[in-house]
Amino acid sequence: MPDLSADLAQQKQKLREKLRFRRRHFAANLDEMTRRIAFRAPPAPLAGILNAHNSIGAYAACGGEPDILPMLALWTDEGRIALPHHADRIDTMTFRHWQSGDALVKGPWSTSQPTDTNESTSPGLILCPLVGFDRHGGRIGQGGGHYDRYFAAHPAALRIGIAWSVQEVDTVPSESTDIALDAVLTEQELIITGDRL
Ligand SMILES: Nc1nc2c(c(=O)[nH]1)N(C=O)[C@@H](CNc1ccc(C(=O)N[C@@H](CCC(=O)O)C(=O)O)cc1)CN2
Ligand SMILES: Nc1ncnc2c1ncn2[C@@H]1O[C@H](COP(=O)(O)OP(=O)(O)OP(=O)(O)O)[C@@H](O)[C@H]1O
Repeated sequence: MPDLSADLAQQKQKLREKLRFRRRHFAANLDEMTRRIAFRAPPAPLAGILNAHNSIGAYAACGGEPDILPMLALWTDEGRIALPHHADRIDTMTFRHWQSGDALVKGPWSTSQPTDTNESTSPGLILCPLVGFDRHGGRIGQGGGHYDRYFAAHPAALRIGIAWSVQEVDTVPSESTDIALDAVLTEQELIITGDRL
């Protein structure tokens, strides 16, 4: 009998590679004006959602990921932003408070993260970087399962994915451990994908 889970993992990996390539090229080829305005300010409904949360999980962009920290400056100044943190490659991902002026250091997965002395927090809203998405809340990430495991352990936290519009596909192959997004923000629109917003 064919191993369906191995097949699904393989399908996801193929899609991940294709979409990483697309993300990198799209981001590298943006014209100057689009680069300046994309993700510059949250659309009004999102600003309202951000205002309703005292702790907001964001990320320090790498590769072709949209840089959302400028858009979050207001909430950063109010001390409401937290960033993912890994103690090592085995430990689970957590979030730590981060303010402008605080250091960002290279974590075990080569992404930038707050230092070990920044305080831990459990954000009520998480803005997570995507490799791919669909309009039903399907999400594909870097393949580590870090966000999937975090979402499973913190189901009440709202989940908003961040992506360039070219990262959309019809349907992301879904595994039993995948947890759907509540919304996706692209440079073009805020797509509500769940019934919690
Ligand atoms: N900016 C950012 N921060 C983040 C993540 C992320 O995706 N982006 N993470 C998400 O989980 C966590 C870090 N974990 C990660 C786990 C694996 C890879 C990874 O496999 N990277 C690829 C390179 C990706 C590319 O070329 O675009 C690699 O090393 O081969 C990256 C991050 C938390 N912080
Ligand atoms: N809640 C969970 N408990 C245990 N394993 C999990 C859980 N969620 C995901 N995984 C495992 O993690 C691995 C990667 O999952 P997946 O391919 O969905 O990653 P991803 O969604 O692209 O990555 P990420 O969640 O870091 O953005 C898979 O082997 C998956 O079975």
